[in-house]
Amino acid sequence: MVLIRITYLLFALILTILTYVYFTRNYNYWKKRRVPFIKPTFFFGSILEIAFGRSHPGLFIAKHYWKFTGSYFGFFAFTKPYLVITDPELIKTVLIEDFNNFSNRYFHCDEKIDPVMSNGLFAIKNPTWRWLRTKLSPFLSLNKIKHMMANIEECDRNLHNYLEDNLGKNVETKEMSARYTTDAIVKYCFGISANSFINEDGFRLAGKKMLGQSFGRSLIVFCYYYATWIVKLFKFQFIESSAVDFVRDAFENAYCQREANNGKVKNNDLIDILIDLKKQNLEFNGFTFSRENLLAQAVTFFSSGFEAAASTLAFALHELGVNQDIQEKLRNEIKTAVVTHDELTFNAIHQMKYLQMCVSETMRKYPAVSFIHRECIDTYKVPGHELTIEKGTPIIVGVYGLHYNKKYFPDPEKFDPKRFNANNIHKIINCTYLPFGDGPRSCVGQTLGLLIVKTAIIHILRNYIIEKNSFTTEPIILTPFPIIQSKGGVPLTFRRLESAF
Ligand code: HEM
Repeated sequence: MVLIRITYLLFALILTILTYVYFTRNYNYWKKRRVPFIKPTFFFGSILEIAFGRSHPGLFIAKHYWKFTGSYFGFFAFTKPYLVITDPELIKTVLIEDFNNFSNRYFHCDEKIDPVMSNGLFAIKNPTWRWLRTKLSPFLSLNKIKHMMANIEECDRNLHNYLEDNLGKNVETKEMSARYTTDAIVKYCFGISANSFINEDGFRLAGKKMLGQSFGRSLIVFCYYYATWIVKLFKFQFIESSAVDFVRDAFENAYCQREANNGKVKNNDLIDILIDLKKQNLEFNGFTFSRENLLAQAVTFFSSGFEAAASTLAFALHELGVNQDIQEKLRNEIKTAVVTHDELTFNAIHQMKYLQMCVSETMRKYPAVSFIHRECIDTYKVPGHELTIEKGTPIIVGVYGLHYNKKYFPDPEKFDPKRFNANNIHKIINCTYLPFGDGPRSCVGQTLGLLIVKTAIIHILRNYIIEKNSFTTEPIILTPFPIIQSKGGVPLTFRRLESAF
C-alpha cells in the first residue's frame, strides 16, 4: 500500500516537473538574445493580466512601451515569444521598407476551421493577399467613394429620426454610432438599406455577434492573437457562424438580383466589383473568386469597417460633448462650408480642416485598433542592431503606446486638435501616428471610414448640441477588448440646435 502511494506521489511529482519544464522551456528566449522582456509567469507567460481581462491589450503593451527605453522588447504569450518594436525607424522598416518580409499579419486562420475569414483580405497570406488587394482596391478608390454621398443621405435621415425621438435623453452614443456606420457600410458595399435604427435584428445584430463584447467572443479573439493552439484545439471560428449566415443570405440575395439584371443596373458597389471579378474567371495561387470567396470579401469589409468607424465616431462625439469650445468652433467651420457650397460634396467635406483635425486627434487619443501585428516570414537581421528575428516570430506595434508617448505627443491625455494644424502636423514623426496602420497592408477602407465619420459629425452639429450628462465619464475607461471600447459605453445627451442650418 505504502509502495503504491509512493509510486503515485512520484508520478505526480514527475508530471508536475514535466509540465513546469514544458511551459517554461522558452522563458529564457529573449534573455539569450539580450532583448529586455516582460517577466513571464508560469503557464500564461507575460500576459496574465490580459488573459484575465484586467488590462486592455493596447494598454498592456503601452504600459511596457513607456518602461523599456530601447528599440524593442519581448514578452511571452503562454510559451510563444513575441517582439514589440518601439522605435519609429524600426517600425518604418518593418511596415514599409522591408515589408516583403513582414507582409502577413500574425493571425492564423485555418481554412478548414474558418474558410470565410481565412480567405478574406484581412487574414489571407501574401502573395495571394497582394493579388487580391489589387483586385479589390478599385472598390475603395477616391473616385468611387465620391459617389457615396448620395447613399449617405439615407443614413443621415435615419440618424436624424433617431435623435429626434431621443432629444434630451441619455443616448448610448456608441450604439447609435454603430447603427449609423452599419447602415453606411452595408449601403456602400451591398447597395442594401440595413435600417439598423429600426431593424435591430438585421445587420446590426450580425455585427454585434461578429465583434460583440460577450465573454465567449472576447475569449476567441484573445486566442486568435495569443493562443493559436487553443483555436486549433477547439476549432474556434473567428466570426460566429450565425452572423456569417446572415451576411451570406443578404449577400446572395443582392448578388443574384444584380446578376439577374444582367449588368443593367450598376450600383458601383462591392457586389458589382465582385460580379465583374467572377466573370473574368481569374485564378491566383489556387485562389479563385468562388461564391464562398466572394462572401469572404463581403464579410471582411463589413466586419473590418463598421466597428472601427463606430468607435471613432462615438469617441469624437464624446470629446465634442465634453469640450464645448471645440464643438462650437467646429460647428462654425461647418456653417461656413454650408454657406459657401450649395451642396456638401466630398470635396467640400475634404476642405474642412478643423473637422479633419478633430477626427485625427480622436484617432490619436482612441485608436480603434490599439496594436498592429505582423509575422516575420524569413529569419531577419535587424539593421543597426545585434538582434536576429527568427522566422515565424510575431511582431507587435503598439499604436496606443505610440499615441500616448509624451515624447511624440506632449500632454497625451489632453484632446487637442491643434496637434494636427498646418503648423504642427509636419512635426509628427513618421510612424508615431498609426490609426490606419502604415505601408502596403494599411487600412484599405481609410477614405471611406473617414467620410462616414465626418458626414455623421456634420449632420449632428448642423442640427444638435452635444452635451455630457450625469452618466458621462471623463476620462473614459477602456475595456479589455482588441477594438477599443469604453467601459460604460459613451453616454451623451443631444438637444436641438435653435438655429439648425
Ligand atoms: C475610422 C475607420 C477605420 C479605422 C480606424 C481602421 C483601422 C484599420 C487598421 C489599424 C487596420 C490594420 C492596418 C495594418 O495592419 O497596418 C485596418 C485594416 C483593414 N481595414 Fe480598416 N479601419 C477603418 C475603416 C475601415 C473601413 C470602412 C473598411 C472597409 C469598408 C476597412 C477595411 C479594412 C480591411 C479590409 C483591412 C485589412 C487590409 C489588408 O490587410 O489589406 N476599414 N483598418
